[in-house]
Amino acid sequence: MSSIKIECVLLENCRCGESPVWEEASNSLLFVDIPAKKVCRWDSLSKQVQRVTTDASVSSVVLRQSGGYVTTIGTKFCALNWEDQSTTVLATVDKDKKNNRFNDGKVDPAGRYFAGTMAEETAPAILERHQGSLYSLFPDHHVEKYFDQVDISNGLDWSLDHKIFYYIDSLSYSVDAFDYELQTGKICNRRSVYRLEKEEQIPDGMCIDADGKLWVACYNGGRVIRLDPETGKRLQTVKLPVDKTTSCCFGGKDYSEMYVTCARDGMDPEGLIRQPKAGGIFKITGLGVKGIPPYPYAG
Ligand SMILES: O=C(O)[C@H](O)[C@@H](O)[C@H](O)[C@H](O)CO
Ligand SMILES: [Zn+2]
Repeated sequence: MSSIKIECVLLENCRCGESPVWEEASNSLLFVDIPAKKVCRWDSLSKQVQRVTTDASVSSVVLRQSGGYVTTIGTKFCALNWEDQSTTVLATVDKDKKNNRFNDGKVDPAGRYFAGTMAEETAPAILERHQGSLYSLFPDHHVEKYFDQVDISNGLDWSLDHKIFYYIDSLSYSVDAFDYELQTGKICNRRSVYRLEKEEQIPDGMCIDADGKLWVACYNGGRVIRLDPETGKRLQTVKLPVDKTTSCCFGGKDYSEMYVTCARDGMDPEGLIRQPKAGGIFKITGLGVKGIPPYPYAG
């Protein structure tokens, strides 16, 4: 017996909604619309949305321990002051790659901001391959590079014991794991823990739940899937009424709700008529599993 409920809580018409993150202090969901260059904050109590426009594609947003947020804009890590809507550059990557931009990003349990890059797409998932890299912004604002040759740097999260880093390069159609050293932020020993099935399409954003299982949003697959990274088995599939599901996070009371972002870009007019809520923010309740609070950037 399942009491899973899926509702669209906000019709935002995102061209490419991404990077949902729950901010407990304000009972809000933050997310971005990458090509629309918007960072949004939806207040779950008042149902109001505030938006900040950036000067280039904004691909992820994270909480900041010292207040405000940090975002990845173009190829820059930028502090974002919500009050006056100003941004300050903290670091720049891929300076020799003019066609690159950041994509998904998330903070590790030690407060480092991990984010990867990709070449700009000409259409969803169509781009010059192997142009991306994975980086992290340390609390002292220096940047370390982990590897290059990435196609579409996407979902990431850490195991509950902080010993494994999970990572998705979308066009590998695989969810990968690395050994992770919290002290140094170093990663090694890459391996695949799950390969997507054909109908699951393209793995995109990802988050871990309080049982240590992974939730992956499947772009073009219209679903989120729950994976056991230890056995490599899929445990659950939750389908959504939109195809271009991009990312997911837990939020709400005790992190018992899941929020899912999705995209409108790449849909044809008929698709948009069939799926008028494409680009909205979806809430899934009744999953019977909770998430964990997001880590804030420590710098
Ligand atoms: O949301 C993202 O991560 C990318 O920026 C998007 O463009 C799509 O998800 C991608 O095209 C599908 O792989
Ligand atoms: Zn993504």
